[in-house]
Formats: sequence, C-alpha cells, structure tokens
Amino acid sequence: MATTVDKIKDIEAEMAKTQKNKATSFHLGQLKAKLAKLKKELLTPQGQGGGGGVGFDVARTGVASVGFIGFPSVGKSTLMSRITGQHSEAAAYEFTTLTTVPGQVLYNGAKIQMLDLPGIIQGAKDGKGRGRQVIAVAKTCHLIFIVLDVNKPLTDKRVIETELEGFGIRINKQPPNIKINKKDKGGISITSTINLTHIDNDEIKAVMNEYRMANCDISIRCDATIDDLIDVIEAKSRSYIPVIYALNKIDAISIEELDLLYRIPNACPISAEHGWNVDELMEQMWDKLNLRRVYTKPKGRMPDYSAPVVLKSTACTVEDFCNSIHKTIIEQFKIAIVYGRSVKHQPQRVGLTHLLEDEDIITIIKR
Ligand SMILES: Nc1nc2c(ncn2[C@@H]2O[C@H](COP(=O)(O)OP(=O)(O)OP(=O)(O)O)[C@@H](O)[C@H]2O)c(=O)[nH]1
Ligand SMILES: [K+]
Ligand SMILES: [Mg+2]
Repeated sequence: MATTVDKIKDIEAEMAKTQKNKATSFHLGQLKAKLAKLKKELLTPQGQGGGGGVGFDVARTGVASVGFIGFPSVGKSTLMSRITGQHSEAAAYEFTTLTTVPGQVLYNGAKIQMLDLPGIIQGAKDGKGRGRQVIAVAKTCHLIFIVLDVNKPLTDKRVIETELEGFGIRINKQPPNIKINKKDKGGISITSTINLTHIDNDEIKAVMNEYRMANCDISIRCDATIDDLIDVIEAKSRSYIPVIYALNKIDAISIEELDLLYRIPNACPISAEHGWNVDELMEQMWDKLNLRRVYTKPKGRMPDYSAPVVLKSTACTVEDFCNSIHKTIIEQFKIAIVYGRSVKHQPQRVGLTHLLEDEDIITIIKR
C-alpha cells in the first residue's frame, strides 16, 4: 500500500507537470488541497512517531520561549551556553545534543526560556531522524532562532524554512486576511476587496469542494494565494511564529563577506564562541517578542522599576495584568490609574479592558 509520503510525492509530481492556466486551475486547486490534507495526516500520525515525546517536551517557564533550530553543529548549544550560562554540551561532531535542553535568560526584567534542540536534517518533517519531535517543540515557541553556519551554503536557510513550513509553521508572517463563513445552503460566494492576481474562482471552488465546504461566504482582503486559503481552512494546525536568523561563526569569515550578511532581512550575524554581537541578537529577540513591561506604583509612592510585570501583546489588558499578579485581585478591583503610552491623559483612570503598552505605570485601586 502506498504510504502517505508516496502519495505526497505522486501529487507533487503531477503538479509539477501540470501547467497553470484557465483550463487546469480547478484541477490544480484540487491537487493543492489534497496535498495539504495528506501533509496534515503525516503530522498527526496514529500511535508512535508524533510530536512531543520523551525528552523533547520540557516544562515551560518564563513569559515566552525561544527555540533553536538548525542543522547539526551550526553552534546552537554554544549559543545556548553563551546566552543563558546554562551549560549545553557542544562538540565538533554532529548530533551532540540529543534532547531539548532548557535554559533561561533575564532580559529587560522578563524571564525568557531558551530551548536548545537537537540538529535537524533535510527531510526531518517527513520523519527523518527525530526531526518531527524537534520541530514540534519549535512550533510551540513564541520565537525561533534559525541558527546557520556562515561557512556553509546559504541555501541551507531555504532548506530549514521548507522543513518548518511543511510542519505548519509560518515564518515572519501574519495570518492571511481571509474570512470564511459557513452557511447551510446557497453555494459558495466569493468577494474580494482587492484584485486577486494569484487565484481565480475556479481554483477557490476546487479547494472548498475538496474540503467538503460547499456552502460558505468567502471574503478575501489580501492578494491571497491558494496556499493562503488552505492555511485559513487549516488554521488549527498553523502557527505563525517570528524568526531571527542567527548567522553564526562570523569569526571565520572576512569583513567583505560579513557585509553581505547584513543585507539579509531578520538576520543577526554573530559568533557564539566569541560572544560577538550577541547583544544585538538579544535586542532583536526583544523586539520580535513584542512584550510589554508594566511597572506597579503603590498609591502615594514611586513606581517599582526593579520588577516589571511582563505581559504578551496578545494578553495585555488591565485584567491580564491583575491576573498575572494574583487571581483574587480582580474580585476587589475598582479602577486603575495609568501613566504612559497607552493613555491620552497622564494619568488616566481606566477599567479592566484597557490595553496596556510597554513601560506603562499602573496603580490598582481596590473597592
Ligand atoms: N569558529 C566558530 N566555531 C563555533 C562557533 N560556535 C560554535 N562553534 C563550534 O562548532 C561546533 C559545533 O558546536 P555546537 O554548539 O555543538 O553545535 P550544535 O548546533 O549544538 O550541534 P548539534 O547539537 O550536534 O546539533 C563546535 O566545535 C563549536 O566549538 C563560533 O561562533 N565560531
Ligand atoms: K555538535
Ligand atoms: Mg547542540
């Protein structure tokens, strides 16, 4: 019997030999949707071989976690030890690290967990090595460092990206602005606010048909591709994660070569071994994590700048602030007085739903 991997290969081969035009777009849409479903099957297998697994999942600490992904011996563990002080075995042979090694860094008052991971190889997402378990851990992180060795071909970058993408991770990308509302009847109606240059209605209908979604309103507000549409249908198995490319071992290249590396977007050239430019990597990490420090000011006293409450931008209301201190605070909450970027007047009285900004100062008034 053909395995899922074989079926995927067959469909990919068929797509490669089908030219895209008006007559084939329905067929291609169908193939794309079939492919996406098979890949999902591959990622959620029955029984053994799935995500997580012994030694891979570790207890989560801190406000956010950063996973290290890369080929073997690019310097992930060296970087880990450099950043966190937590020793992670590093050596010149491949697959030195065999499990997740957690460490922690305190940055701008925020505890951030670092997860050093085993090296992955091409084909990891399809079950080569323990790549699937490794990528499954990365998929739950708030940020991924893709560590690359600058002495190796830069094509490695694309290979790693493909591995992550094949696992449902979307790198440095927002979810596509497509809304799908299911209905009981009436067929498929498609509206778009801008001219669609990548897909036509036939292709969209082929995909919806393949997913047995015969009745729905689809509203598209971006120049979407067919993959974007499938990502929205498969939203549950997609993770949108920011990535920084840590371009390691710059001690081994010339200044001219280094100049070229600075042109790569979302990248930070470093030497983990010598600690070069690791501060810059930490600054970029802070920007990408988009965390918010909120300082508490007891009534009538100075704010406490030594220990901010750190919130994620996805959960940064006054209520989130209260809950992150103690769950009983909310019961006695009357009003909050806030200074900082989130308010027009300094200070301003706000309620539980108010969204806090980085470096706001807050006083909670109890009933
Ligand atoms: N020249 C140079 N060598 C480095 C640097 N960082 C790490 N190395 C060397 O690269 C080799 C591999 O380093 P590791 O930290 O074990 O690499 P890894 O990515 O964790 O490897 P695996 O756990 O096997 O996947 C070691 O010999 C390190 O000393 C660096 O910045 N410059
Ligand atoms: K190694
Ligand atoms: Mg290692």
